[in-house]
Amino acid sequence: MRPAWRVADVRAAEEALMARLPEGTLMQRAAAGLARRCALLLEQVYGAHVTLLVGAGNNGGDALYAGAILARRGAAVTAVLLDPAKAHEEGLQALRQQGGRTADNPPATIDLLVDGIVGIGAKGGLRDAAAAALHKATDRGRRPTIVAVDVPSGVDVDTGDVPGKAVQADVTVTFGCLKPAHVVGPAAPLAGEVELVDIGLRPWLRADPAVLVPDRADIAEALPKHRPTDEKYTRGVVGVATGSKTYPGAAILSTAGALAGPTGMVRYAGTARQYVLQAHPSVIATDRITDAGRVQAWVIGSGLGTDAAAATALRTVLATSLPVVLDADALNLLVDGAMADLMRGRNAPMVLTPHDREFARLAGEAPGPDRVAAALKLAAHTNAVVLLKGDRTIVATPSGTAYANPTGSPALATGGTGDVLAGLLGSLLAGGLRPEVAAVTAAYLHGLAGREAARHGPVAAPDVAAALRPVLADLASPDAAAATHK
Ligand SMILES: NC(=O)C1=CN([C@@H]2O[C@H](COP(=O)(O)OP(=O)(O)OC[C@H]3O[C@@H](n4cnc5c(N)ncnc54)[C@H](OP(=O)(O)O)[C@@H]3O)[C@@H](O)[C@H]2O)[C@@H](O)CC1
Ligand SMILES: [K+]
Repeated sequence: MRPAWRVADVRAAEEALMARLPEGTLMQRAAAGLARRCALLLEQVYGAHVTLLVGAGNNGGDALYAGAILARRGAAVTAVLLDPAKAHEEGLQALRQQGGRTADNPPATIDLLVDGIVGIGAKGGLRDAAAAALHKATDRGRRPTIVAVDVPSGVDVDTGDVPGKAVQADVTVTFGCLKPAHVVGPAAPLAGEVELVDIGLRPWLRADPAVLVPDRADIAEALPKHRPTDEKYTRGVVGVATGSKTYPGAAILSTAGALAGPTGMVRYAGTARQYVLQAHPSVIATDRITDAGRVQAWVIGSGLGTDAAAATALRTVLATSLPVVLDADALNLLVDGAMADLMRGRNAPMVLTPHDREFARLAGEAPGPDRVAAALKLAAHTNAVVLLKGDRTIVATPSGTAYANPTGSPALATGGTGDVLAGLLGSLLAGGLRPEVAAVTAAYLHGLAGREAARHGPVAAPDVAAALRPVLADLASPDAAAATHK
């Protein structure tokens, strides 16, 4: 898992570390890492045209020192000072000593643009002067490669919100640790590829990060391993109570998601029984949950409707002592609080899988700009794991741990993909995974399947279900557990 820390924690760690080092050491380490990455992006440093957008703080200082290193290697470096009176003095001196110059406006030729406008000291979106300089530097025939220093300027570092104008970077070079803006919310895609430069901060950071990001090896390790002695029951059985005569598609899709998971058997219970059997002959299907037979986890919700029969089905599932995935209409049925007692009385795990509108109905307010905090609050309130869907899906536990999924794909923004996710998640729960591990794993695999499906053209939900198989097979291969990120 890759951890990310908030600004206050970074500041505290920085203070503790700086007290033991000569002044300026951390900035030198940061600038060296930044210059190294810039040089790699340029291929040839000598003669390259580099422009620095330099703000009022140390973020601009990093850019100036990195600019000095590049200038020493023969690059033509121009610094555009957005607030000349406050620009980092020693950094500016270093740049000038190596032949770098300052200018009021970005020059005509830019190969590489370094965004040193603002870092962890940011408040609000980009200010007008910064936005104007950025526009002049990028709105041209050949857009330069953009490297953000620490974070793309204009993002809210702690929440990943993008409150106004912001930089869209190709690469972000960050220092010491990841911050939430690199991994959650609309800020995450603005960072481009993120490189973490070690400046020695890690031992000084508090033990509990703000958010954790799973990588490929974590997911490969979490997946249940099949043994030669396994048969269909020992691998777990998942029960699916979704869909209806009106919405049979939801039943078919969630069952497809469940079938792609690690369990040996899928039982379906509901009024879309005939449709499910036509689509998936291997499923054992009944009309009612009480007739379904033994399962190790239930998935309930999508396409179920919110009528009396749906409410009865939900009550029946909640009354079991089994792990449950509550999706779509199951979440809508919880809104009026009529099942609050049943929810409170449960000891077995629950995972809620809302999108933003379902979240707003359930929590009484939209997730808002701080999606991690919002998901954690709902998780604590419901005593359930919350999987808040989005480009970077958040998984939050009642005990206060949050995860951000790195594999999101725009391909998943299409009807029915959530049904596939719920089915897969149910299968992972039935396979014995802890609820937050099941949720993190399901979101990760689902994202990869979305990407895999998108390689073959426009994506519909059945394509995502079909793509889960190669994705899982790939992850289950022996070298996957040894692989690092993505
Ligand atoms: N921590 C570490 O371990 C290390 C940190 N390091 C580096 O230091 C950076 C933090 O530096 P920092 O504290 O000086 O703040 P920083 O981000 O430069 O910005 C503050 C200035 O920006 C301005 N400003 C604010 N909002 C704005 C907006 N929306 N749009 C435009 N401008 C805005 C605001 O101006 P003011 O309001 O004062 O006029 C304020 O003066 C960090 O990100 C990393 O790069 C590394 O060198 C080494 C290790
Ligand atoms: K920046």
